[in-house]
Amino acid sequence: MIEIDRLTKTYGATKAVDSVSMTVEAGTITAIVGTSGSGKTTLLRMVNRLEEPSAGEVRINGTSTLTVKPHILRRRIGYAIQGHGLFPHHTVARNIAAVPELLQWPRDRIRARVDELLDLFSMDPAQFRDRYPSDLSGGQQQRVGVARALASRPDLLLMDEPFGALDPIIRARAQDDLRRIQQKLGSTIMLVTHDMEEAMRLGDKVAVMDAGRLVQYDTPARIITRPATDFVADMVGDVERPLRLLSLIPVSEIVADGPADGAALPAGASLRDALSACLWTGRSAVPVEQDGVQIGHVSLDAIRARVEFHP
Ligand SMILES: Nc1ncnc2c1ncn2[C@@H]1O[C@H](COP(=O)(O)OP(=O)(O)OP(=O)(O)O)[C@@H](O)[C@H]1O
Repeated sequence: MIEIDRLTKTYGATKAVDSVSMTVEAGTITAIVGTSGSGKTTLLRMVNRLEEPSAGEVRINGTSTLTVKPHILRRRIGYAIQGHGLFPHHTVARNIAAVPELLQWPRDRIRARVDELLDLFSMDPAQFRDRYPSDLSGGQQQRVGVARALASRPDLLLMDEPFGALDPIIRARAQDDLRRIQQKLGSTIMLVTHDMEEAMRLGDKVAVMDAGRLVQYDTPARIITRPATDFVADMVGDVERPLRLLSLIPVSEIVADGPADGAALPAGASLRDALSACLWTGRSAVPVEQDGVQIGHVSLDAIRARVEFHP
């Protein structure tokens, strides 16, 4: 568990971060979102003491980070940034192995870990292990950057706009990969983004920053349905709000008994997918299946009712 306790950073007269408190549960992703200059990066960099707090503290599993030497702390906390920051003259394997090598892991264990991570990121180790960063696509470099940050199984992974440089399609894929890998490894991640859509997609919790202050810290569904301030409401965007909400809810949540015509949606599909299917086929309901068996249907009326009922 990461406890951020009244964390503050002042630069002269500017309060870049103003008494921010929040608790991040282990094994979750927290997305920190806000406009440019709202203090996101400064908040993140105080967690691994790349910036020293002016006041307040961070506790990781109960221990104040102020009691740990910064270089030791940074070995325990992974850090991935936009543009990945790979060492250009090191192979992919050496890049990923950077922290395990510092920690003097045995050679076999390092090699096994590098291959495991490459596999996890869908990059064949035999093909990629000995390449240099310049021989990789932008998306592949970004994956190696995240793999490097995860290599020593850190207590916490900090990510600052990790997907900022990627085009939209590769970016969506990278987001899905991160979610899948985070769930598999049970990692705890704090991620900075200026993109609310990305925050909603990735965050178990979303922290909205405005002018150095944390204005709301909540689940994506509650941020959408109960924005704490006008600023949060603007960030979410009124027009798209119902659609964003629908994309967070699986059809399994409102599936009703009985058949419906047409191609079935999997139970894990979102209500946004179900709405698209209804509109596309001109039907008022779509069947839902799980493991190849139809388990019921979702109707347009049920979707509408679910949007009107705010969680
Ligand atoms: N080293 C510094 N010296 C002086 N002011 C700084 C310094 N670093 C950041 N600031 C100021 O602190 C505020 C918050 O900056 P920060 O980089 O944390 O914002 P951000 O939300 O991450 O913005 P962006 O999305 O543009 O990266 C800004 O007003 C910035 O100008």
